[in-house]
Amino acid sequence: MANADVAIIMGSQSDWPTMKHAADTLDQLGVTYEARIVSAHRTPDRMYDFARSAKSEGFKLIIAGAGGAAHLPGMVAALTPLPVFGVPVESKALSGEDSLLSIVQMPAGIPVGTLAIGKAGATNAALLAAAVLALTDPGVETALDTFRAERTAAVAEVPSNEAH
Ligand SMILES: Nc1c(C(=O)O)ncn1[C@@H]1O[C@H](COP(=O)(O)O)[C@@H](O)[C@H]1O
Repeated sequence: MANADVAIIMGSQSDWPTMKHAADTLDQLGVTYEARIVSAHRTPDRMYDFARSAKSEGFKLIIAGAGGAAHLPGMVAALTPLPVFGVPVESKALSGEDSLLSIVQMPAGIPVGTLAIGKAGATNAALLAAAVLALTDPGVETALDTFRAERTAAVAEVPSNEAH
């Protein structure tokens, strides 16, 4: 049984610098998560076992990051009823456009909520996951409200001499 609401999975250890932004954001919001390396290509049996048991383990949402031929989010979505948010990790050869296109164009019936490439996508995947959890968890709702208010307050105003 998982002691976490969110599973953060990724195709490789090399995805962690990106996916860490999802983990850090969930930390800030007090949302519990577990991070695991799972690859549709390199560890297909582990991917199958993870996806099939994710719901019964107690996870409520999955954030899946992968780069290049990023089949992991879609394959996991095909095997679990849980919501899956896909994060395209920036690839060296094609700057993550390959990752994005591998994740975003799912056939109707098997959705993956696809985020932006890289850090922004990982951060927003965590915020979306928290927003879903906040529907039934007042603690997360409050944390999310505070997070958003702090972000708003942190936006610097345009200096008056540069305003047009
Ligand atoms: N796209 C996938 C999958 C998958 O989709 O199952 N498994 C690994 N990978 C990706 O391969 C890239 C390079 O991995 P390495 O750095 O380990 O060579 C990573 O971005 C990973 O997500």
